[in-house]
Amino acid sequence: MELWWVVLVLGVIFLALLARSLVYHYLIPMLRVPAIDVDASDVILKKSESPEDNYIYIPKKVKNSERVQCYEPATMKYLGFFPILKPEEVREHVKQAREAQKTWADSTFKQRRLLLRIMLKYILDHQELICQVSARDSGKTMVDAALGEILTTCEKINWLLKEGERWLKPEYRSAGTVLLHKSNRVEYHPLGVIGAIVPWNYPFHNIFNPMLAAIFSGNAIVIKVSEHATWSGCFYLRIIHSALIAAGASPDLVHIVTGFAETGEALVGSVDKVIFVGSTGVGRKVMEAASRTLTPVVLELGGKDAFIVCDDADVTEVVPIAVRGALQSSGQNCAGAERFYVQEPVYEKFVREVSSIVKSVRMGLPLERQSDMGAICMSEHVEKLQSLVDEALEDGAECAVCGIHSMGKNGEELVGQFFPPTVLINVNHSMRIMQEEVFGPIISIMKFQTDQEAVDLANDCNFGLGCAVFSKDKRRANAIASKIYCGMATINDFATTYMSQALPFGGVKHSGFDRFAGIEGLRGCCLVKAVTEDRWPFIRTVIPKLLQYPVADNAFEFQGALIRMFYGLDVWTKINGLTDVLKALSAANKKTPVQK
Ligand SMILES: NC(=O)c1ccc[n+]([C@@H]2O[C@H](COP(=O)([O-])OP(=O)(O)OC[C@H]3O[C@@H](n4cnc5c(N)ncnc54)[C@H](O)[C@@H]3O)[C@@H](O)[C@H]2O)c1
Repeated sequence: MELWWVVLVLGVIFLALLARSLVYHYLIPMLRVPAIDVDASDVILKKSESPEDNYIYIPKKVKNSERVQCYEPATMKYLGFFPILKPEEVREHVKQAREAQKTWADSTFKQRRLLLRIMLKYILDHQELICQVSARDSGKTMVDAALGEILTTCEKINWLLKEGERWLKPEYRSAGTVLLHKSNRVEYHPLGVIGAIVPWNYPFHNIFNPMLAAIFSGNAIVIKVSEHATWSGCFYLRIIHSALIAAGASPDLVHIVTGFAETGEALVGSVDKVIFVGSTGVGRKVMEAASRTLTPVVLELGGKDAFIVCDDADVTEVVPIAVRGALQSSGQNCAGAERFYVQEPVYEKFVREVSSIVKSVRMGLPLERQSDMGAICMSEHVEKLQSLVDEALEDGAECAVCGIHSMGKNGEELVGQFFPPTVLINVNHSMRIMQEEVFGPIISIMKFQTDQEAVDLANDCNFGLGCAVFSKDKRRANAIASKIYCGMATINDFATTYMSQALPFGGVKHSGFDRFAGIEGLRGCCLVKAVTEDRWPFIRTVIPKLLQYPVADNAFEFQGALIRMFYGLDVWTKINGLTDVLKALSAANKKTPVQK
């Protein structure tokens, strides 16, 4: 047969297998997925509403309030009031979740996948609604929401559908030297009820992210949403509940609790594990509270990622990534690019090109398609951003781009909490702006000379979440990244480790510890149990007579010989050990007293 014939036949077989796999694994399951109906009548923006109809809400100091007050940071429009749950109410939610989890623990992976597909289908069909709700509550633009809420969540669901079961199945491990007759495995059982305390910056993804991992691994979850994203969180819970019911599961598997610090603290003491995502200061308090009940805790805290551009990098290609990394969601990202270190030969070009893009950024209302950047979620944060910039300028920094507070793209005054995208140069590490988490649309750029200097600057920071290194020489970029003390590194890209949902997410130093995404995060929701059993039916552990009680006089010598036999570094030591084992056994046999 001619070679091309063989290639053709193999090609057809390959395509047929691929088509079969696609039909069985994707098409049929997707077709069978029921659609859910979620009441969104009260969150949809009415077409007839004009800005003049909007009730302009000026938030008071909400901490002393009786209720959680929600408003749109971009328009200050009132969104709703939600209860501040008391500790006993939080415990009641946990109790209900615990009850529902008892049945869910025995659910099959098929049922769990069905649940995920129902959610995925809803998300795909309602992207605009989900983004609108997030944009109104947090101030981010629709595109920022599509990237940070939808894309990341779909990727997580997809990864769990494809690989989730594989990583939760028992994993077999080697038996070691002495216990060759044993079969060893690690089992991953659900922990029970996971408690997640989450921030406001991605109202949809911050709920779905821990919820998906917890539920897929057989747990229930109680989520304390941020007081700044309660309105959206309570709507997203409706999606989850409808999906749970459609998948034949109890809606009690997922609860949302609303309130402030006291509500969050009550959750810490009543669940089996806490996933805390938030600021370093609050993370400390959560760890303190968790220590009282010895509740395990994952801390995913703030960041101040270094973005390093070497002299051989293609600056024109890097700049759009740099600006997106800094301005996505108005810079309110834990893994946001905050410290830019650019090598001297390309520094001027980098500053020029970054400034040119930043000047073109249109700050405006989140729901308007022409807005590139939205609002700042927390009112007091706008003041903090301004003070960081003012202080840096006083200390010698220069403004390459500085906008005016709350000024829209056409020069109109914006009512809401806006901060203009800013580029600062001549900054240094004595300035607060290069040390504290900024969490805003500020690009601070510093020059460096050598690779070692870039590493030293990147490491001269209390945070250690992620970093990015750009160089045409991959080996050089990897060498720099490997010396930076942080949890995640991207080479010639920014923060894309998060888009690979198989990878763990988390940091070191003041960025926290442990991991909440990827295989590590999924298994982190589990009780990790080591199990060992006999490998073959007729071979089992027998305690040699001379080690049985009362032990023989030469029991210690026997034990020593046994250890030499197993672990001797050369063959003679092993043979010597074996000989001594046999001698000890025969001596013990001779001495065995006759039992009466
Ligand atoms: N590393 C990550 O994965 C990640 C992701 C997103 C945001 N963040 C960080 O989150 C911060 C911004 O979010 P934020 O302002 O909502 O953070 P925050 O720490 O103020 O609040 C986070 C959550 O903790 C709750 N809380 C407050 N006090 C508490 C207490 N004493 N006990 C228990 N819970 C309490 C809040 O109500 C909220 O739900 C930034 O520092 C950002 O870097 C980290």
